[in-house]
Amino acid sequence: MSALEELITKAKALQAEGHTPGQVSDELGLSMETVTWLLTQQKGMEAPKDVHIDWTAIGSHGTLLSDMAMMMLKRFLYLPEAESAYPPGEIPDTVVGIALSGIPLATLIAAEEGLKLAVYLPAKHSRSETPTGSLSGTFSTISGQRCIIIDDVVTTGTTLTEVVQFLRRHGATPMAVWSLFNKQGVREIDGVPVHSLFAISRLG
Ligand SMILES: O=P(O)(O)OC[C@H]1O[C@H](OP(=O)(O)OP(=O)(O)O)[C@H](O)[C@@H]1O
Repeated sequence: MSALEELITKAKALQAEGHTPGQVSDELGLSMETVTWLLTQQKGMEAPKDVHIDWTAIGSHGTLLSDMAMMMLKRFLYLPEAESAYPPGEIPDTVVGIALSGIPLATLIAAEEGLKLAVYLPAKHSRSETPTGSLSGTFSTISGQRCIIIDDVVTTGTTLTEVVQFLRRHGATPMAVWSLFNKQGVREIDGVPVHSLFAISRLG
């Protein structure tokens, strides 16, 4: 089965389980346009220009995941001075992992650097009638903290914008965003620099 066929099967299985196209879109990290195409494949409807990133091979193995987290850390530590996200001596206090996939990466980085760990639950994960983002009470608080935000993928940047605004509203200073993949090529979110291991660009 090709990767595309697997994706179609996954999308249809999620729909059969009762997920809405929006939930399928979130689950697979694809646009609504792409999900509609996967689910219907209407004749004459051109395949959308979207990219699906499957990093299961790394995410499903503790050692590989740890290696990847260390690459994120080094990517940041090796930044040229001019690009550095914070002035010399201003060390972050807290690593904020975005649920779900950002959490293990953030945990590994916080452990390596001896920093605190906070976990942010995006609004789209909220089950309340008026979905809002929140911080897990099990992990660190963020007020007064200098924070590094960790996620796996930047797709539209919506989640990161939400986290940056949440941190500021709650008295924290977002210093930088680190992500594995950047599908938007964004360099900053609301004035916060974004550093990614892989930037994905469409040529044409
Ligand atoms: O830039 P955006 O358009 O906001 O999309 C990116 C977000 O979507 C995914 O989260 P999701 O909750 O779908 O999956 P996860 O539970 O695997 O983290 C991903 O992990 C990012 O947090």
